[in-house]
Amino acid sequence: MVAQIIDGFAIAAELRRDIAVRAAEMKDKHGVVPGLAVVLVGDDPASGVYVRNKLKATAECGLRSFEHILPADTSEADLLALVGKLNADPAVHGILVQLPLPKQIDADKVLGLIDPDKDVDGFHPVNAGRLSIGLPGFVPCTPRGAQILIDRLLPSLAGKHAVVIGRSNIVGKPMAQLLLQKNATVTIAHSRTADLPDLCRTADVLVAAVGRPLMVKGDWVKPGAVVIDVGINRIEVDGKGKLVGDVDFASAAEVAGFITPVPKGVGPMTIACLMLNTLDSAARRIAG
Ligand SMILES: Nc1nc2c(c(=O)[nH]1)N[C@@H](CN(C=O)c1ccc(C(=O)N[C@@H](CCC(=O)O)C(=O)O)cc1)CN2
Ligand SMILES: [Mg+2]
Repeated sequence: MVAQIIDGFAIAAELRRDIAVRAAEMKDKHGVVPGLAVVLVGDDPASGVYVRNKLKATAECGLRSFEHILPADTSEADLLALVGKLNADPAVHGILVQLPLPKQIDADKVLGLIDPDKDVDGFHPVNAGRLSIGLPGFVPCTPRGAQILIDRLLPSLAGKHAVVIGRSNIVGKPMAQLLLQKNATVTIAHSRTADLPDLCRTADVLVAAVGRPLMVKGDWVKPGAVVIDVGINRIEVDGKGKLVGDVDFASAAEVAGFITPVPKGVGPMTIACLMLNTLDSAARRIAG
């Protein structure tokens, strides 16, 4: 292997420690403890794990959490009413509704009702708009975390080509906006892009966020590139479940300069950035 592994697990732990220090200072100076409302509807096992990890991180950072675990048959009207209450609660600085939501609930409707100034997931159209025109707002946690990892290696991306594979509203599009803000020349690729391997080979920074296990092979990677793998896919290998990314780590690590693993790459940064967004939300409210 030639690539250096980007240890997202350790960097996320360092970020959470820094948030804990800043939260303690905020409490001392302003008497404010940032509050995060965590809403889970239903019993999806992976969502349950993510929510538990979010609650654990909240406590570890010295933030307050408000837990709302609702049954799978919760109506859209009841969830909207809860979001309305959380919007009005001054102790709540951030609202997180865990996705996916059960079928009977229109996720866009729910996310669209969250007060944009409490939208610590950064999914509200107002925050998407703020990001695209360079105004302060909340950036979705996964791309924010990926950008922190990239920043540590390449503080400026001027003259660099960044390729983002995937055009989701939650990862691909905001990731591209962040890379553009750092002056990269950005290409967003997707399932209908022609000659994807050729395009990827021109990338100094390659972000894979497409949800296709092991799609990006070593011969798609420019020698020395920074490879960021956002994929989290469960596959079966020799009859056993395995978690893999969108990048074929073994072959890509032979070529890349730096690469994130899965697990322990971008994933842990997602939760640390949720804490960061919640702290930022409280700081913005204090600043008025
Ligand atoms: N409201 C939201 N819903 C969802 C989000 C989100 O950001 N906001 N993202 C994902 C799930 N997610 C957080 O909610 C998340 C996914 C994965 C990880 C993570 O740390 N993964 C580990 C591996 C964990 C495992 O074994 O399954 C890793 O990559 O090391 C954190 C958060 C969808 N829903
Ligand atoms: Mg995410």
